[in-house]
Amino acid sequence: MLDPTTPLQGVGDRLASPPLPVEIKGLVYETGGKRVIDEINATIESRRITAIMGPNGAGKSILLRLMHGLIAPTKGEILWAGRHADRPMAYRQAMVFHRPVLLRRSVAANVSHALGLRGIGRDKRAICVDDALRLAGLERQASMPARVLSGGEQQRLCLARALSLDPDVLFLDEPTSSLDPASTLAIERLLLDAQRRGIKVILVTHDVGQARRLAHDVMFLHHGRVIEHQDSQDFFDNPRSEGARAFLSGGLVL
Ligand SMILES: Nc1ncnc2c1ncn2[C@@H]1O[C@H](COP(=O)(O)OP(=O)(O)OP(=O)(O)O)[C@@H](O)[C@H]1O
Repeated sequence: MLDPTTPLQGVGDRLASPPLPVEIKGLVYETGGKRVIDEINATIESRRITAIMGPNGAGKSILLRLMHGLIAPTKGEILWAGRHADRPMAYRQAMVFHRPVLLRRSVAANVSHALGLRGIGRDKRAICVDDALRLAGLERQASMPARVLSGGEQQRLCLARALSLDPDVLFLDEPTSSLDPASTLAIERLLLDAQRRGIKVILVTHDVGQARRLAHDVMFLHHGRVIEHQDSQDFFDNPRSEGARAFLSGGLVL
C-alpha cells in the first residue's frame, strides 16, 4: 500500500510556495450552444486543500479544466499570483482525472514518460520512478503493462505519476470515486502529505466525508455558478444556500 511517509524526490523545480491567490474573474465557458460556466468570480487564497463540490452537471470538471488550462474560457480570466498561466507555470501543474489515463506501456514507463516530457534526464528519472512506485506501493508491478493493473492500482499510479512531477498545483477530478475505502484513505493521506509539502491541491469530489476530512475551503457550484465559497467547517455546519443544504442532506438539487 501507499507509503506517504517518505517524500518524493520529485523533479525539483517547484516554487517555494504555490502561485496564490488564484483569482477567477468573470469566467464564462460555452459549449454546444450552452453556457456551462456562467460568470464565475472567486478567489482561492488558502494554501491548504480546496474542494469543489456540487450536483451532477454543475460545471465542476469544466472549471477544473479551465483552471488547468486544458480548455480556454469563452470570456474572463484566471490569474495565479496576479499572472496569467504561461507554459512554465502550466508545466508546474498536474492533474489526475476521474478515470485513470495511462499509456499502453509498463507501469514504470508511464511515470518515466511523464518525467521525460518535463526534460528530466535519464538518471534522475530512474530515481523519481522508483520513488513514485514505492509511494504507490507498485514497485513489484513496475515492469507489468499498466493496463493489467486493477482500477484502484491504476488510479494510484496516476496520482504517483502526478506527484513525481512535484507540481506547485495538483488538480484532481473525483480521484477516488471508484476506489475501495482503504485505497481512498491511502490516497487521502498522500494528498494531505502533498499539501504539507507545499503543493496546492484543488479537488473535485462528491464525497462529503472526503471533503470534511481534507478540505480547508469548499467552493459549491450549481448551474455553472459559484453559489458559495467558505471555510469547510462553516460550509458543512452552516451552508448558506438552499442548494448546498439540499446537497448535503442528500436531496436532489435541481
Ligand atoms: N462538449 C459539450 N457539449 C455540450 N455540453 C457539455 C459539453 N461538455 C460539458 N457539457 C455540459 O456542461 C455541464 C457541466 O459539465 P461538467 O462535466 O463540468 O459537470 P460536473 O459538475 O463535473 O458533473 P458530474 O458531477 O456529473 O461529473 C454539463 O451539463 C454537461 O452536460
